[in-house]
Amino acid sequence: MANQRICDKLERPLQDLRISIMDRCNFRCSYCMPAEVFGPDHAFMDESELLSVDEIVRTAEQFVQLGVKKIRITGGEPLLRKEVPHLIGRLHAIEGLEDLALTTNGVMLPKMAKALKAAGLQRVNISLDALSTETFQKMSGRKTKPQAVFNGIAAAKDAGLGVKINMVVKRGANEQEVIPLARYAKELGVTLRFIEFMDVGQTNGWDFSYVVSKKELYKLVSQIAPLEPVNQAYYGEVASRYRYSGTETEVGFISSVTETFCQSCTRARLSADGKIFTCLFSENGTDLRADLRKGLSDEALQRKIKQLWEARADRYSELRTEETAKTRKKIEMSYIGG
Ligand SMILES: Nc1nc2c(ncn2[C@@H]2O[C@H](COP(=O)(O)OP(=O)(O)OP(=O)(O)O)[C@@H](O)[C@H]2O)c(=O)[nH]1
Ligand SMILES: C[S@@+](CC[C@H](N)C(=O)[O-])C[C@H]1O[C@@H](n2cnc3c(N)ncnc32)[C@H](O)[C@@H]1O
Ligand code: SF4
Ligand code: SF4
Repeated sequence: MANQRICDKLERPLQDLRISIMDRCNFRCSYCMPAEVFGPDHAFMDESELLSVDEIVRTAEQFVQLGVKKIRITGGEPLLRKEVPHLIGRLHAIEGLEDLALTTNGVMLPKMAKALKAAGLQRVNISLDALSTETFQKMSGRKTKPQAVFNGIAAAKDAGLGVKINMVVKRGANEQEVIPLARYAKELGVTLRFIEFMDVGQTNGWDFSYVVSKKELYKLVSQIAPLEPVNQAYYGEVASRYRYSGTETEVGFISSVTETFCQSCTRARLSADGKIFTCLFSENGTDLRADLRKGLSDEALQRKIKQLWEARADRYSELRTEETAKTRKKIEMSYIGG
């Protein structure tokens, strides 16, 4: 059957699926899983709660039938699940899927990059918030050295994976790293995207004053070389893209606070325990795991997903105020999948 195209209430097609496969992480980034909150007693999901590889693949197949062309594996830290190469191989085999990517903190890539590439992974986006050991450790909440991520970036490139670097910028924490990181990425010829610090979850102490805006970041990076705009690679791309004049090396800005992009948001999210979320800032998800485990047919699963998408009117970033940022009940990013 030919893949369908379904639209939500704001005429946005369903095109991307972001799958969180693990709520745990080996880092404790202050903006995502602050160590004071995600301590040794934190209740993470049991293994039995996580969707199995078969369940993830079956769900993904239904989404692709409904028009999804791009799947991104995320978490938590997705590479903490040993069976990721197997999962990638299974997803790669889904007919109609055009783009298969993964977002990671990079630490496990020296061990896994080759196997991921061999299984069919096309590209990785690797998070790196600082070059200096002190700031890196402050941002990641662990004693790991940034060299571990540099090694991950090198391993991914050597394996032939497409690589981008993601940097969350938080005022008072790492804005002094913007220029050094931009120079580092430029030298490597790798795209660096700056992400505005967002009010995801309930625990990261977000306040507008911590946000370094796209405008400020653009100005800072332009000190290295003038920037010129680049057309978006696909409809609904989150980053606005630029290249250093006269080169092919790009930088991007993910400005979900100061220049929102809900208007073209084509992304559904599947949490590690099998709930579908239609927005990163959703208050509730819709459970699919029970349906999968009680043997619901593919047609019935698709009907459920279709109904959910067609009822969707989310556009949280457009509606954000200081008030909603503080009072709205939001799911943690490590749970919903960043
Ligand atoms: N507000 C908001 N932020 C998003 C959304 N999707 C991605 N982001 C932010 O963008 C960051 C980077 O996303 P990635 O995981 O690298 O994925 P991507 O931007 O789709 O990557 P490409 O496919 O390479 O363009 C995420 O960690 C979020 O901070 C979204 O739908 N809404
Ligand atoms: C939740 S992580 C999951 C994947 C992997 N652990 C990683 O860090 O790349 C996905 C992305 O979300 C971003 N992120 C987490 N919390 C954020 C926040 N409060 N604001 C903006 N981006 C955030 C991270 O920087 C990372 O690039
Ligand atoms: S951003 Fe990624 S690496 Fe950092 S705590 Fe969240 S899930 Fe872990
Ligand atoms: S805030 Fe929600 S609707 Fe807006 S871009 Fe992000 S996920 Fe999409």
